[in-house]
Amino acid sequence: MKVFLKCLAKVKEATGHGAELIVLPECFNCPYDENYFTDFAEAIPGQSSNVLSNVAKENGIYLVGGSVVEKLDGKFYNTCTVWSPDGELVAKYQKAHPFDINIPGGTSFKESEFFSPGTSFATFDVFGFKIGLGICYDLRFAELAQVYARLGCHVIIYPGAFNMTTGPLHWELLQRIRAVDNQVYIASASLARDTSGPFIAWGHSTVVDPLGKILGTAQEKEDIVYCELDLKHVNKVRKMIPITFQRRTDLYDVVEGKTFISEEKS
Ligand SMILES: NC(=O)CC(=O)C(=O)O
Repeated sequence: MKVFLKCLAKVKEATGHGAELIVLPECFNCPYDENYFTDFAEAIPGQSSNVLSNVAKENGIYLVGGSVVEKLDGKFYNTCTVWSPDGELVAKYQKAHPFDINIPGGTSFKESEFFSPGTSFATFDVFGFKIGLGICYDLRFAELAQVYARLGCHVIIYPGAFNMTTGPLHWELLQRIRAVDNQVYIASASLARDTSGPFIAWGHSTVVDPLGKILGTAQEKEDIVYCELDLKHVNKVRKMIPITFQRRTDLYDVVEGKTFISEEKS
């Protein structure tokens, strides 16, 4: 509840500065550790959903509610919900790729021992933008972002919590690659670093534009990153560097199990 109240105070603060869409981090209301997931698991709608819905309504904002541990039909999911200024649920996304890594001497985690993977994409429309959702480790999968771009997204939002081994190497790099490859804005919100907690997050919530330029970034501490997104800028970048329209699907088309590469004629 303490964490919840802190987040809600930050939402109020951001709203006071004119924010119209606010993103919370992955597992914002539960320690990111397998020993806590069962106790914090809940249904959607449920306790956290009710609070998120009310907060979105009270502040008159779109709220991307980071992620919560969802219990559904006896399974657990790492789930992001999005709430409208009317307090309505406008999108729900279950993390598709469980965070399973084992770096000797570094970070090891096996989300798949607890969470089931989600099986669908989730988008929502707001202020003329189409927005796609991923969660943290999903950022590593180029195809997920490509699918969102093909679906017409201008922005992909990733609530996250990279770790102290991979964070410094990959967190910013992956966001810039996904932005440039897909000519979309990428926005991530990370847990702040708490060195006394069971999972030490890298932090550094970030927003990147479709050219790969970093528009705003936090450090490791609690903070709010403010950015203004411009739909015209997305279209301008796609015109200036027309890769979105130049894909050679006659030459290559990457579909699982059916990767096609045209043969060179001699
Ligand atoms: N925490 C995650 O889901 C991902 C992460 O830390 C990584 O990919 O590295």
